[in-house]
Amino acid sequence: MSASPAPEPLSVDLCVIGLGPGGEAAASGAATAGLDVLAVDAHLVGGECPYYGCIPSKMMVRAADALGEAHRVGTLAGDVEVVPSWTPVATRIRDEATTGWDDTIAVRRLQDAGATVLHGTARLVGERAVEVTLPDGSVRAVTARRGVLLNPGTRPATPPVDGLAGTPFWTNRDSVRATAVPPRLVVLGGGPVGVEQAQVFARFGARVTIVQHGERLLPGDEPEASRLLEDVLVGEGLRVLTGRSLEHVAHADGLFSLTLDDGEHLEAEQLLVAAGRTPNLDRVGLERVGLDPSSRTLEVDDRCRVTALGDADPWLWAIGDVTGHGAFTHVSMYQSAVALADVLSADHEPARYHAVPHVTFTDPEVGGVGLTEAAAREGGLSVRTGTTALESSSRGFTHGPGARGVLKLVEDAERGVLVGATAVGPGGGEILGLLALAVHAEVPVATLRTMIYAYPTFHRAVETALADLS
Ligand SMILES: Cc1cc2nc3c(=O)[nH]c(=O)nc-3n(C[C@H](O)[C@H](O)[C@H](O)COP(=O)(O)OP(=O)(O)OC[C@H]3O[C@@H](n4cnc5c(N)ncnc54)[C@H](O)[C@@H]3O)c2cc1C
Ligand SMILES: NC(=O)c1ccc[n+]([C@@H]2O[C@H](COP(=O)([O-])OP(=O)(O)OC[C@H]3O[C@@H](n4cnc5c(N)ncnc54)[C@H](O)[C@@H]3O)[C@@H](O)[C@H]2O)c1
Repeated sequence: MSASPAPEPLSVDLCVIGLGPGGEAAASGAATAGLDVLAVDAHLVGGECPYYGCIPSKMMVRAADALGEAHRVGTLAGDVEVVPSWTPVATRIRDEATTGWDDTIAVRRLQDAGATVLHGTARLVGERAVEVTLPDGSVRAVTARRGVLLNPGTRPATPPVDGLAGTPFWTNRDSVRATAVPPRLVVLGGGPVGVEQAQVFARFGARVTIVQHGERLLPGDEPEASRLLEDVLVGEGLRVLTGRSLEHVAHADGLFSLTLDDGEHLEAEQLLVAAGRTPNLDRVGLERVGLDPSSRTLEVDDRCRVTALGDADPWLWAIGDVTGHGAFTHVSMYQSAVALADVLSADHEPARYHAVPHVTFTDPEVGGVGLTEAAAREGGLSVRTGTTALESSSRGFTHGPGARGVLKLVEDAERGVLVGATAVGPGGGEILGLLALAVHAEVPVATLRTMIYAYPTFHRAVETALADLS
């Protein structure tokens, strides 16, 4: 029997490898601008955020917040009976967020913009040369005349814990598909994924233990934020074990048996591994263009060109989590616009990362922007900080239960501008907007002090924190 002929090689202007939020937007923008675009994703067009990340997890958080507020009714407004049910959460995620983890609509949207879309695994095989392995195993050769935009994102990391591999543990890709709440859940990792998911499942009735091998939860945030969050979670009945690591895992008869480094033994029906991410840089053929496929990040310049390839004849751009400028959808989208402008040789402000905001959507929300105090000091700045507790503001007083929070400002005293800020509290991510503007635009602290802050809002506490700068 003769082998079927190899598929026709494709020749396009731009090939986008990986269609996370930024890759999808860049492919769409380039096609709309008239470029011949090939957009390739190995899984779902849109990437982690809409199917396994931000959107489904925030639907879970929204539901858990509703439960949290319902429990505060007793103190504030009478009696209410709260009987949590996971069914509306699972249904909303399946039907409204992910359409059953189906990207047909996203594919069509990209095609309508004029792009050719392929589901397949793409890798570089040379300068401006790509190969796409299609689901049927056939390989499509692609020439990209203008170049290639990489947006391959990350996958959940599996830490090298004895016995873990091969057990039916969850990652975020499983927990967002959960159809029931496990009676007991151990969460490995106290980063943003771990703490958001831990609080959600606890509020839905799971007995949750977080095992974090670092000294505190959310180690990328200010210690004040970590302490407050841990305190709130413990107050809600979660166990938070910091400075501890998981040594051994076994699974039998639907039960995980976990042994920690100090010999403590835990049992749980489910284990969620939220111990960081592995960049998908090992699978895109970096070695074929002289780059290191084992690197954790791909360094890019302020136009998102891959730095190591030089500036003479740019043909390779990278955006998103793999660039190491913050693993957030808003960074992926921001870089998408920067890279697209460069691909189209259009004017654009160069990328700057001095005011990247982030919000962890626990209750209270933990928002941060720019530098932490420690990072500012390490950077040699002469630092002044100001803090205030949200519950001691007028709004916090009237709010009552659920008002705990802290604002922390980090000032570069020499320049008299904020270089970082943290907002923990109800709507912490919204309060952060004002502070992100101040850090981004380098608004003088003297100007911030002349502002009128509406009474009695939570953001009015910024005035108190400014007064505390010392
Ligand atoms: C549980 C969770 C909650 C989150 N919540 C938030 C949040 O609230 N706010 C926020 O800003 N961020 C959040 N994030 C982070 C956010 O999801 C990512 O920063 C965002 O998806 C941007 O990632 P990316 O653009 O690098 O690519 P990804 O979204 O990771 O997409 C990369 C795509 O590339 C494809 N791909 C990889 N290799 C290849 C290849 N060789 N060939 C073809 N295709 C390939 C993958 O299939 C994937 O579709 C969350 C993440 C998780 C896990
Ligand atoms: N709201 C948001 O914006 C949001 C929400 C979720 C995720 N994200 C993004 O996704 C990225 C990934 O989040 P993540 O929480 O999975 O990763 P992470 O790297 O931020 O946190 C993982 C945590 O797990 C701990 N850890 C690692 N190995 C461990 C082990 N063996 N035992 C115990 N603890 C261990 C680490 O100390 C770390 O604090 C984040 O960097 C963030 O940018 C954002």
